[in-house]
Amino acid sequence: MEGVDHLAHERNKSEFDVDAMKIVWAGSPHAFDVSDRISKLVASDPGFRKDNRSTLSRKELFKNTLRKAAYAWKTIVDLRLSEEEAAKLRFYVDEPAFTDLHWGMFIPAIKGQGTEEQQQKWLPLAYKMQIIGCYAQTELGHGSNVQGLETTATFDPQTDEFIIHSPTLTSSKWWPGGLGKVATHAIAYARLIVGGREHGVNGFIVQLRSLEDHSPLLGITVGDIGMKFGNGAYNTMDNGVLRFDHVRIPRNQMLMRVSQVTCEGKYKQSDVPRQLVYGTMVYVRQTIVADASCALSRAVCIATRYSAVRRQFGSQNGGPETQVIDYKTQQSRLFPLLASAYAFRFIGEWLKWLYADVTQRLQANDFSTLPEAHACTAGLKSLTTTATADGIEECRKLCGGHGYLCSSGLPELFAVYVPACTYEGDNTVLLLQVARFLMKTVSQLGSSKKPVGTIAYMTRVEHLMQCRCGVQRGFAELSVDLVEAAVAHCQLIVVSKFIEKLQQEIPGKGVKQQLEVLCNIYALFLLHKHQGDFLSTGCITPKHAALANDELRSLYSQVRPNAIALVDAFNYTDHYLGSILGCYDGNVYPKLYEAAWKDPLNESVVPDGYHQYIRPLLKQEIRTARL
Ligand SMILES: CCCCCCCCCCCC(=O)SCCNC(=O)CCNC(=O)[C@H](O)C(C)(C)COP(=O)(O)OP(=O)(O)OC[C@H]1O[C@@H](n2cnc3c(N)ncnc32)[C@H](O)[C@@H]1OP(=O)(O)O
Ligand SMILES: Cc1cc2nc3c(=O)[nH]c(=O)nc-3n(C[C@H](O)[C@H](O)[C@H](O)COP(=O)(O)OP(=O)(O)OC[C@H]3O[C@@H](n4cnc5c(N)ncnc54)[C@H](O)[C@@H]3O)c2cc1C
Repeated sequence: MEGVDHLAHERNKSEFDVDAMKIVWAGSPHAFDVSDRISKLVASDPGFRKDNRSTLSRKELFKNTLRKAAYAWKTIVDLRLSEEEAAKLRFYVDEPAFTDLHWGMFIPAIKGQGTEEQQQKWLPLAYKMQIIGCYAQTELGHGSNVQGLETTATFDPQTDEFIIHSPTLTSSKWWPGGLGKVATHAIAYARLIVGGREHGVNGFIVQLRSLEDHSPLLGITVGDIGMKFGNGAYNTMDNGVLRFDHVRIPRNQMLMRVSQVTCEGKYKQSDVPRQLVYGTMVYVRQTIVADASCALSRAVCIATRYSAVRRQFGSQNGGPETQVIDYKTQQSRLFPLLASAYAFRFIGEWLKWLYADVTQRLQANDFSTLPEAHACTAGLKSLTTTATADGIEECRKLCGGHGYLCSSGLPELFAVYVPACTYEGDNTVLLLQVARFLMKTVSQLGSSKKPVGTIAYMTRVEHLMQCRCGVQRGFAELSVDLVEAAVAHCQLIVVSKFIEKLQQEIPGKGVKQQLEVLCNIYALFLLHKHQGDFLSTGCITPKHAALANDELRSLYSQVRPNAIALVDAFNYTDHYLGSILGCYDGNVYPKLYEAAWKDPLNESVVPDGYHQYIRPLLKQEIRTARL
């Protein structure tokens, strides 16, 4: 029945202050207030409706996304929302769109790689959305290997311009979000050529379309690259293809914080590491880690609520069947994901701090923590997105057949989320970067340069010193093992930062205790999953392994009465969850049944095509039956 809370009995079991946990999850009372207020604003506005996406054609879907993006912008302006509130509104609108790249990459690239003067010119236009930008780095032939990009930017001292050109088919820009049909400008990454000499890949601001009639400018060929994985899903985004045919831009449109070209055609490299050109990717990788906790917590919220609603087998003397959340197998699949959602939340908080710290240091030309920041953002982006993509799929399976319905919210969540394992850096390529960082650390063991921060523990692995020889030779050969070591390194960071979080003051009855249980589940689940490595290296004995497994089972029992409250703490509206299985009141079956009849296929009792194809078939069968 509507209005009845079918999960009230579960909520009454909670052993901690859920409202206090909501503050912990949000990060602060202020952050909770903004999230709560904006999520409800979006949920209550029919202009942000999203339950019909899977029934729209690509063109209808895209036009609807443009409408929503414009409506969101109007809401932001009319309500005078702050930058924080506006970002939250775009988050709760929950629709991949060109605005993700405008706000998430185009603006950060100008802030990170533009000079003061360039920032003063371009940022006001971008903040007012008087230009719409995209981040055009990847090409048809190269994505991971940035130094392999082929687009050229040749300086012409006669006219004080750069000539941007796509010399080959594979140099076509390919994938940039927002590029296909909307962006008016791009940060295009190209090989800088001055006086016949190459100076590596740099970023250039290039106008693509007229601000009058949106037509592509002279020398620009641009379009969408076509449908992507899953219906609806990421097809609200116009990932594009772009070719330059000797497009001329003023010299001052090369982003010049890292390298400069003077009007005399002199190339200068600032005394900053050339990798600062990659700074935008580092920034987005740290946001992607926080985003992983959001995506995983959505899936876990759906699967946990539905696991408490769903009953299957186990009826005693005609009594109710067993809630599937009470099965140990369901708990052993679901609760580690619940623990991971919280673990990724806290590692995302820490990474945001690390990124802010390294950015502050860069302003003082202190590059000492840049390598660690690169390794942490790359590794944790890889770890959390892989675990989240796998976790969303596991949550779909935890919901049985109904998890496969679009109305469960899980298929679309999976389809939208999985490219996170690829974009902003293929996850294996990024782990190889971490492995390179770890091997460089090993090669420095014994020297005066002591490992600090997230690699401080490596001083205790003296035996690694013997394997310093031939590091380069071994790297390629041992890359599979090194990638596994990189994952283990990142898992250690996640566990240690979860433990550090628990050493902070955490208000609210029972809140810290619940987080301790989740932290232990996260750590012991990893121990269980990788116990072969722990046993073979002598880190634990078989008795330790058995004790850990026993403790894990006990921890699952401790979480069980609190599971619904722990996912309520995410404070997601039914609108944002977009899931009948995960609805707050647990009134699943009537909603599932009602939703089925809304499918366009049920607009007519007899389907289109019956008379043309089926009736003749049936008639023919009747004739055959008579033979
Ligand atoms: C809200 C959520 C949703 C947000 C919504 C998101 C929507 C989707 C957005 C997707 C947007 C994109 O995909 S944008 C495109 C993303 N593309 C990528 O991420 C490309 C990935 N590839 C790369 O980053 C690069 O090619 C590398 C790092 C793999 C290799 O670069 P390289 O220049 O060849 O460097 P390499 O020789 O390996 O290393 C040389 C030295 O540089 C260091 N180094 C390498 N990179 C860095 C770095 N970034 N910062 C510092 N240092 C670095 C190395 O550690 C090494 O140090 P030492 O050992 O010498 O000391
Ligand atoms: C939805 C989506 C949105 C995107 N948005 C943008 C955008 O806005 N702007 C932009 O510029 N780009 C964007 N991209 C492109 C994205 O950044 C690249 O696809 C990504 O960096 C991976 O590069 P790649 O496609 O070249 O993969 P590849 O490197 O070709 O990967 C293919 C395989 O090769 C392996 N591999 C590659 N190199 C090595 C190596 N050295 N050692 C071992 N294995 C290796 C990889 O692990 C992978 O298994 C987007 C991509 C997607 C899917």
